[in-house]
Amino acid sequence: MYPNVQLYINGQWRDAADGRSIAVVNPANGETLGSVAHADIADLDEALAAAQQGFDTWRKVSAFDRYKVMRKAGELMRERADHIARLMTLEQGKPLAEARAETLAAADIIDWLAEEGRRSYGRIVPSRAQGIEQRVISEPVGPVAAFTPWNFPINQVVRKLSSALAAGCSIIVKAPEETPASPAELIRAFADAGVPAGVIGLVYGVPADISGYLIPHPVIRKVTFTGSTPVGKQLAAMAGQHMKPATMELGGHAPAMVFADADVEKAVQLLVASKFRNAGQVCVSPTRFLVQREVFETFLNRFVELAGKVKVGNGLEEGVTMGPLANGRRAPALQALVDDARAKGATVHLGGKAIDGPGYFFAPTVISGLNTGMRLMNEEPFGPVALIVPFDTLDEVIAEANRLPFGLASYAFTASSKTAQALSDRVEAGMLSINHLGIGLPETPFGGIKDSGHGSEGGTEAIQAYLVTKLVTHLG
Ligand SMILES: NC(=O)C1=CN([C@@H]2O[C@H](COP(=O)(O)OP(=O)(O)OC[C@H]3O[C@@H](n4cnc5c(N)ncnc54)[C@H](OP(=O)(O)O)[C@@H]3O)[C@@H](O)[C@H]2O)C=CC1
Ligand SMILES: O=C(O)CCCCC(=O)O
Repeated sequence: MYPNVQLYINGQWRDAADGRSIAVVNPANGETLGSVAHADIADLDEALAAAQQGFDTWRKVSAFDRYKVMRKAGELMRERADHIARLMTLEQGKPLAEARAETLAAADIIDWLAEEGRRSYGRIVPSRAQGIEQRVISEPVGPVAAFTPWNFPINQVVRKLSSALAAGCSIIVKAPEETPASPAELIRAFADAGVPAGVIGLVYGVPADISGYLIPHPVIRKVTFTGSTPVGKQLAAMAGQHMKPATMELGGHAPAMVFADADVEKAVQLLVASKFRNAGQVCVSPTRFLVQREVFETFLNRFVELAGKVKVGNGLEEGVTMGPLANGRRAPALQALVDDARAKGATVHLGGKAIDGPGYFFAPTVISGLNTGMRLMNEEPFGPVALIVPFDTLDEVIAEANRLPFGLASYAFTASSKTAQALSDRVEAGMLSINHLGIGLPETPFGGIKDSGHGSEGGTEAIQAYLVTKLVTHLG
């Protein structure tokens, strides 16, 4: 059932001009599933010309008509969710329930941004003299180049795509070669819903070649990227060199602070589920579990117990709660991080190694006895690895939460409103969720600060990133 995934350029699904393709592998067994078309410069040139034309068309479509087309795309995603989720699990590995949830969440994101597009108002500024009208207008920035990763093949595209379309922009998406079929189905939903030719382009190929060609190109007026901090810095620098605005959604190393006055059982249940979702390959995954010393042993023992119950296997199988890693790069990278910690004195309570057999499986891993000299405490593991660290005071835990250059998600569990207030004042992060896991809704901002990037992919801020401001001052 897995397709040979094609490019989508100027309203046509087609192979690459030179016929090249890349194999797509099932991470649960290492077998080849199919292929994805590999775009070259000729394909990119066609996509760019179409994006310029698409922009000229789409910006003239009223916000109300754009909304209607987008809502239809959302409905198609809901209707096709079972099929799309299966493709996602095959190519990415996550359990079917997670793939389905991601597909349905995409429909909600499309709906919300479609509606928000109808509310991107300008304003009138009172003038200093009679007869002058000062209008502030929001206009679409222009054709967008979007680069998205393999961990959430649809979610990472839909936030960018929906914001751009709602604002009136056209967009070329460079989706992940490792997980190409499910994002292609997202694009198909928009195409089938009636988005005109050229407004959306979809390409795959060599990421550095495509970003190196699209970002400097004069047609492209805005860049958006989700991925690692090192690559994000390169692309942001390139965008800056060409004076193009950029949204960067980069890595994290989220602290999850559990205070002694919290409901520890609730905290541990939520945090275990969150840690092992998508095998930890989530930029907002809780990673440093900072636990107040009075409840440290209780938290650690229960965490190990619940993590031991995570059922690892092929995401298509009933009852599996954690699939393989999405590609062959992560397991050796994780192993090196765990081995470094072990060699420096950390205790591995659970897992700590890849699981034998075909596929890219890594065991749910829980580690304590850590210190800040260990790589794991500084580098984003991006895998199913939980680091459990004790603390004594509020000042100490805030210092640890803020120690790293990352500032994406953060979590806290406490019954004290004074503690909650101190955290909301002092934690350096783009998002802080207290006593529940509340990050990632369409209507709330989603993004980081410091080395985790800039800009937001949720809430009204998401559309603002695709608009430019024009002042028209008119003496009538
Ligand atoms: N914030 C997030 O959600 C994500 C963060 N990461 C972080 O990156 C680490 C390594 O991931 P990995 O995929 O191995 O490595 P990379 O850092 O090389 O790639 C990360 C993503 O960026 C894309 N990419 C890489 N180079 C370029 C480029 N020059 N121009 C445009 N896009 C580019 C990749 O595309 P492609 O997939 O097409 O190869 C991939 O999707 C992870 O461990 C994690 O820390 C990774 C993915 C998502
Ligand atoms: O970029 C990421 O890794 C996080 C995407 C979050 C999606 C979600 O929480 O559903």
